[in-house]
Amino acid sequence: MPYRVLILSPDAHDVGILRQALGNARDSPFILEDAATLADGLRRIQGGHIDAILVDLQLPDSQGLAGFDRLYAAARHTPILTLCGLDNEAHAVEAVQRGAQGWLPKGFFDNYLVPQSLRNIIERMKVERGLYVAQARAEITLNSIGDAVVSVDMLGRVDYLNVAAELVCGWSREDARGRPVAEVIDLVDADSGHTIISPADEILHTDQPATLSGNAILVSRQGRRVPIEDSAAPIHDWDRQLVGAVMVFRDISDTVALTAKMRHLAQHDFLTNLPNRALLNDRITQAIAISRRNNTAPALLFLDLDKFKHVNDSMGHAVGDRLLHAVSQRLVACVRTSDTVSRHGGDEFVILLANERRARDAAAAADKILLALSAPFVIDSHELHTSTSIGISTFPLDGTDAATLIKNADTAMYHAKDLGRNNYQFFRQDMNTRAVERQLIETSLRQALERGEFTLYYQPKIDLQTDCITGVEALLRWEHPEWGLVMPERFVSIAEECGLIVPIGRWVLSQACAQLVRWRDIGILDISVAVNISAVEFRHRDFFAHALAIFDATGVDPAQIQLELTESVLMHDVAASALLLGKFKAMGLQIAVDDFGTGYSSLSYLNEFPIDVLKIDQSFVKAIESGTGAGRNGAIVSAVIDMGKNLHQRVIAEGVEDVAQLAFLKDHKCNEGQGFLFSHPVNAAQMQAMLGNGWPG
Ligand SMILES: Nc1nc2c(ncn2[C@@H]2O[C@@H]3COP(=O)(O)O[C@H]4[C@@H](O)[C@H](n5cnc6c(=O)[nH]c(N)nc65)O[C@@H]4COP(=O)(O)O[C@H]3[C@H]2O)c(=O)[nH]1
Repeated sequence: MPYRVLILSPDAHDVGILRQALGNARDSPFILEDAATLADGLRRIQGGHIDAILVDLQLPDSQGLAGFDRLYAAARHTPILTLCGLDNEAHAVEAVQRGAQGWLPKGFFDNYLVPQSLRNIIERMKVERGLYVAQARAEITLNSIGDAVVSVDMLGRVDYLNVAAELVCGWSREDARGRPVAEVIDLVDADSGHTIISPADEILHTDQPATLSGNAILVSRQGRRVPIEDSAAPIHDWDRQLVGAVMVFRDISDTVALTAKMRHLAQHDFLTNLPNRALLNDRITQAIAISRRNNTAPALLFLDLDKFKHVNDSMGHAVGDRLLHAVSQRLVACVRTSDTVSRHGGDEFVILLANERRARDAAAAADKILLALSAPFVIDSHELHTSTSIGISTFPLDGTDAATLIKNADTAMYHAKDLGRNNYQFFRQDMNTRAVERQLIETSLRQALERGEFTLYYQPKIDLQTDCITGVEALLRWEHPEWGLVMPERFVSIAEECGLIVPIGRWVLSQACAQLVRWRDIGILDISVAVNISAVEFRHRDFFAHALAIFDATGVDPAQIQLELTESVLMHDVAASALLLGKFKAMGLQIAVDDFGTGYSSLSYLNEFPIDVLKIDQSFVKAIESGTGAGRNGAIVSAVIDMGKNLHQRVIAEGVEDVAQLAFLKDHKCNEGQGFLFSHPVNAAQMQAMLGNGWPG
């Protein structure tokens, strides 16, 4: 590409000589244009591309440097040479200071040197411009990337920082330039706190790329600690000589925080933020490992909240969750920071007492926990009472590994539950026998239905005004060929856990209906049979359909059937319960709320159900003080009786055992009573005799 040169001179002679010098050579690389005035020259410059300007500063419309300045402003990136006579060389020198590339002395326009130097000047200017653009592009790129970039010279002094590096290091480029890199990039090991040699410094010795170990912290000029990740590489010149190093690094605080969060989540329970099973196992293994050296005997406390399911069912999972959270906080407050309180899922917690020396210490901790949980919890303005059953195992007596210690503490916890809850038990080998028995019951239950081992007993309910039998409650018994008569307390919960309660419950309902029909057929009319329905049965999707089929098959009058459900069963899903009860009510069935007063039901909810009967729980009836009938529980019984009256529900007192209780109930106009005072549960034949003869009164 030829170079386009503008000669700006009023002197036709000079122009001619220049044209001769630049344009005469064969294959001249120049295309020459000329103008005699500054105005002309400027127009020409605006008109199109010019590669160089030769200007005489003595123009008709502009003399001296003022003209040069205007020209320079119009063609800032075009090389300008002034043409000067011997008398105004000072102007030429001044013009160079203001941006001219040089000058050509008039009268010495050499045919060889002028084109040569003009060409050099144009080319150099092009290279400089290219360099400038490359540098600007690099600068923009480096400042727009998120990574920090720092480069150092051969002496390890900082010579460049991009914007990201300025932010991370807290140094401005001006302040950092020329300082040792170790000062600007102050690196320490996250664990030991020891200084780490900067990879940039390292490279100056090794001439090899380098990276930091994964644990580096950069301490900024202001003392902020930033975890970083880096890579660094040597910089070579065109001779492949090392001239410095560049270090690229990034703030990985977010990644580090995320990793820590993930690790925490993997080892902690989301609800309570307590360590989970995995972390507990690690801690137990650790405690065992150091126990010999420290002469300690780690102990495990396995806790299960008593009747938590009841809270969950009646108040909803949100309240249950908050109760668990509150319990976890109390547990943590009961033990030392070196101990571990973990949640095992559901309402189970396992506590590792890592530094115990004697069994006594574990017992003291268990006592403390029982006491701490005995105070009520206030959640969403509900006052909730809970307690816990605790099983304790100790190392090495009850196990030498985490799994055995946990299993045995769990077994001891079941024993504590069997002993009436709200207590603790140390593990004993014979407890395993109980666990085996539980398993045995489950296995035998599976065959009990086919083998016809179940039977129903009946307990009468007495009208307290007329002393007549109003109905009976059907109570399940298991006549085991080897164990004899097994009471429901021993097997109903196991049947619920393994789902067997559904077919067993169906059997109970069909037997009770069939019995009613048999009694009807021999003239025993006007009595109802109450049947216990467990939560699992009630929530089974086919419960209603199966009940209908049984009523149809037996020909019973549904109005003679009373379904007994506990408060918690109803409260589990109020809308669904109300719908289902409505369907039963429409068929004429009666609905009774069993164990009334022990749940946490809100009375307004209870109102939503079509309830016919409230059965006051035995515990309240038992606590009626003999003779007087005063006292807190007497007050509860009379309150329930009043409530039943207001809501037009019949009230039955369960567990009536003595005459004082009966007198109190009669005084308070309780509708019905049921209990050993009247009759223990008896088999069908005995019940029939009782019904046939009428209640003695
Ligand atoms: N101390 C004392 N106890 C009295 C007195 N009067 C009655 N009882 C006992 O109290 C329980 C009353 O039944 P529940 O509260 O429904 O409590 C029942 C019920 O929740 C459950 N159950 C019984 N049969 C069935 C059944 O067919 N299906 C289901 N799902 N559960 C059943 O097992 C529980 C216990 O049944 P049982 O052992 O038969 O115990 C019966 C009865 O024998 C008294 O004056 N003093």
